[in-house]
Amino acid sequence: MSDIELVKSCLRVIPDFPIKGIMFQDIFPIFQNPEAVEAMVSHFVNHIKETNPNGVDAIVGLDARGFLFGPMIALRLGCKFVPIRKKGKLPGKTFVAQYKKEYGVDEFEIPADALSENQNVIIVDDLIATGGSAAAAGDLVMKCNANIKEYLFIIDLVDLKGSSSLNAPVYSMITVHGD
Ligand SMILES: O=P(O)(O)OC[C@H]1O[C@H](OP(=O)(O)OP(=O)(O)O)[C@H](O)[C@@H]1O
Ligand SMILES: Nc1ncnc2[nH]cnc12
Repeated sequence: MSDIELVKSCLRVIPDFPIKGIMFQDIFPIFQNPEAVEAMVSHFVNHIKETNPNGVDAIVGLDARGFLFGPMIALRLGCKFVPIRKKGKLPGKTFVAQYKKEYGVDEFEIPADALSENQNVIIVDDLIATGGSAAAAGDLVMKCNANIKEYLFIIDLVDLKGSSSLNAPVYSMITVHGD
């Protein structure tokens, strides 16, 4: 079985969660299977190494599911991990961005001093739906004057066309049709 097939076999779909009409793609079962975690992390690490032969400076992960594997990727690459958190959770000076997602409105924050000017950054999250969360994360990275090299997701809900709203290349391990 390929890395992608192994990861895909772990996904669970729950209808009508967290609200009616949403087909919720649950990535947590991946973490019950260490081989699948290894396959996913090495797949992303190999991809980043191939597309960024000069290395990257930071993996930026989105609260909360981007925190599950973003630090693993950063550790393997020997670069820093920077969190983007839901508003009100980060101490110190932050930059703030508001956004709409598939089921609501939210605000993200990044520590204002976590990235330096012109650092090369990869933004990671479990899933892209409308792209609202990822676009807000991109705005925050740009407020830090860093460069977005790529967005990485485990799952792309392609019919929602979120990737087309982003201002850098997008790579997803798994594409899912429908919402
Ligand atoms: O492309 P979008 O329409 O913006 O949706 C995708 C976002 O929605 C989910 O996070 P959620 O805000 O539900 O938070 P969680 O990770 O804390 O569960 C998911 O982990 C992405 O971050
Ligand atoms: N369908 C979905 N499944 C899991 N997380 C999501 N975030 C936004 N839409 C989602």
